[in-house]
Amino acid sequence: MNEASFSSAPAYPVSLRIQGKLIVIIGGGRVAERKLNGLMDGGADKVTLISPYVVPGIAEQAEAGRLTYICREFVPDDLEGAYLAFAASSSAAVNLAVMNEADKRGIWCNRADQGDEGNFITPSVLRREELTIAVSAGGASPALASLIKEELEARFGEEVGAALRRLRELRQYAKTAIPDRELRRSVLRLAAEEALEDWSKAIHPQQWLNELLTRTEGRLNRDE
Ligand SMILES: C[C@@]1(CC(=O)O)C2=NC(=C\c3[nH]c(c(CCC(=O)O)c3CC(=O)O)Cc3[nH]c(c(CC(=O)O)c3CCC(=O)O)/C=C3\N/C(=C\2)[C@@H](CCC(=O)O)[C@]3(C)CC(=O)O)/[C@H]1CCC(=O)O
Ligand SMILES: NC(=O)c1ccc[n+]([C@@H]2O[C@H](COP(=O)([O-])OP(=O)(O)OC[C@H]3O[C@@H](n4cnc5c(N)ncnc54)[C@H](O)[C@@H]3O)[C@@H](O)[C@H]2O)c1
Repeated sequence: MNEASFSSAPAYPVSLRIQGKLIVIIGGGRVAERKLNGLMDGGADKVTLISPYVVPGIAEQAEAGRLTYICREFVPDDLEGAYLAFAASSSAAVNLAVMNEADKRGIWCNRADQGDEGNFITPSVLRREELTIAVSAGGASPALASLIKEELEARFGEEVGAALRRLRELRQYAKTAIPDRELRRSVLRLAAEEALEDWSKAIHPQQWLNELLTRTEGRLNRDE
């Protein structure tokens, strides 16, 4: 066997905006529930799920009005108007039919039983407000992707969210306060370095910016 070869084709990661878009999930088991929760975390607010049976977690969300649940088997017209499709049933034949129908209609489809056959795969995701870390092992080991995500959970705790909000504020402020692009780049880079070292560093933006400017100019002078 050739050790250097990959068994799956290379893939390109993106962060999709899915608010207001129709997402159709076929299947209602544990896997469909995990995809549904990931979609909700990603802003989905228009999900339709088709399956003759659903696990209690999905039933509860349907009862709460968070998705449209249709209790029956998949039919091709279920994909009408869909932005994304998820083939997550326990039947390979049904998942293949969903995939083929999606292809015909130009809809991106995830295939839970045979990831390589789908248009996209879903990584393991860690969220801290605006920070999103997505871990993909290309389908070689979903369990490893999940374990790596768990390791990152400890490294990037809840405090990252607030620090990132302050970094955003600082950056907004720096855009007008520091017209020089190179200096601004150095200051923002230093701010990110400091935040990464100590999240509580991200204090009041104006005061922090002044401190950063002093340090950056010192640094630039030393570099000359
Ligand atoms: C990350 C995560 C996100 C999510 O589901 O949203 C995800 N799988 C997760 C868990 C998980 N899945 C499986 C196990 C059992 C252990 C094991 O097999 O390792 C566990 C672990 C567990 O259950 O704890 C079994 C499994 N998974 C796939 C197949 C079929 C196949 O191999 O093609 C089979 C065999 C089914 C069978 O045996 O019949 C396929 C895929 N699973 C993917 C994603 C995509 C690749 C991800 C990537 O590498 O980028 C891909 C290709 C397609 C897709 O689903 O998009 C989520 C962790 C969430 C988290 O913890 O954060
Ligand atoms: N991608 C992943 O992360 C991952 C992980 C584990 C398993 N899997 C694969 O995903 C499949 C689903 O796993 P699960 O644990 O959710 O299975 P499950 O048996 O709990 O659920 C299967 C669901 O498919 C539905 N279904 C069956 N026929 C259907 C049809 N004709 N139309 C619509 N829905 C139909 C059932 O009602 C049920 O809700 C497994 O067969 C396995 O191959 C994928």
